[in-house]
Amino acid sequence: MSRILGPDEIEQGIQTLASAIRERTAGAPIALVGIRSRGDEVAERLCTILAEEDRELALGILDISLYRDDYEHLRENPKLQESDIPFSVDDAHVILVDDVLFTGRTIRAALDALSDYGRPAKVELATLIDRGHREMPIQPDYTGILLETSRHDHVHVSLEACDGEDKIEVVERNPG
Ligand SMILES: O=P(O)(O)OC[C@H]1O[C@H](OP(=O)(O)OP(=O)(O)O)[C@H](O)[C@@H]1O
Ligand SMILES: O=c1cc[nH]c(=O)[nH]1
Repeated sequence: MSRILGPDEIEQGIQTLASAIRERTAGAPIALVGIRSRGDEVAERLCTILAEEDRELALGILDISLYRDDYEHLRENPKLQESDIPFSVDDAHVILVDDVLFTGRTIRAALDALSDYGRPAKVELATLIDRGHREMPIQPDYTGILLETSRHDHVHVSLEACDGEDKIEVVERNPG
């Protein structure tokens, strides 16, 4: 069994994130840092929307593979890509951006990876989807879509730029 959300819901989710970021940051300089993979695409789409107003906006990409706490995953997915942070992180207001927030382990790793680049003044978290079931004391500051899921489900996100379509599929799985 699976539930599907389409392009309209994804666009609405990204617009919700952009509005909340616009409202809460009130035109102050911000740096969006998208987490590979697909967090970078969400960050890029947010950047396009937020760039419509006259503000200082930076965009970066973080690969957290080397900072994960599950080394098996790295063996199964050996694709290591570079991070690209083309601005000074020192004293910046960084908003980490990801497509899905689940256990929070990716964000824990992202905070570690980011600290290699400097000492930001503030780090916030924006996620397109919060599907719950945290295993770390990590919560988003900005959420696009709140998805009710069971712990065993898998949320599969496709985005136009990398997958050719905007789609969210919640694949329901039985425990065990
Ligand atoms: O909160 P968590 O439990 O860490 O889960 C969320 C992360 O899981 C997915 O990445 P995944 O590890 O599947 O790799 P991918 O981004 O390359 O698909 C997703 O893109 C998030 O980054
Ligand atoms: O359901 C999940 C869990 C982790 N990461 C995803 O992208 N989906």
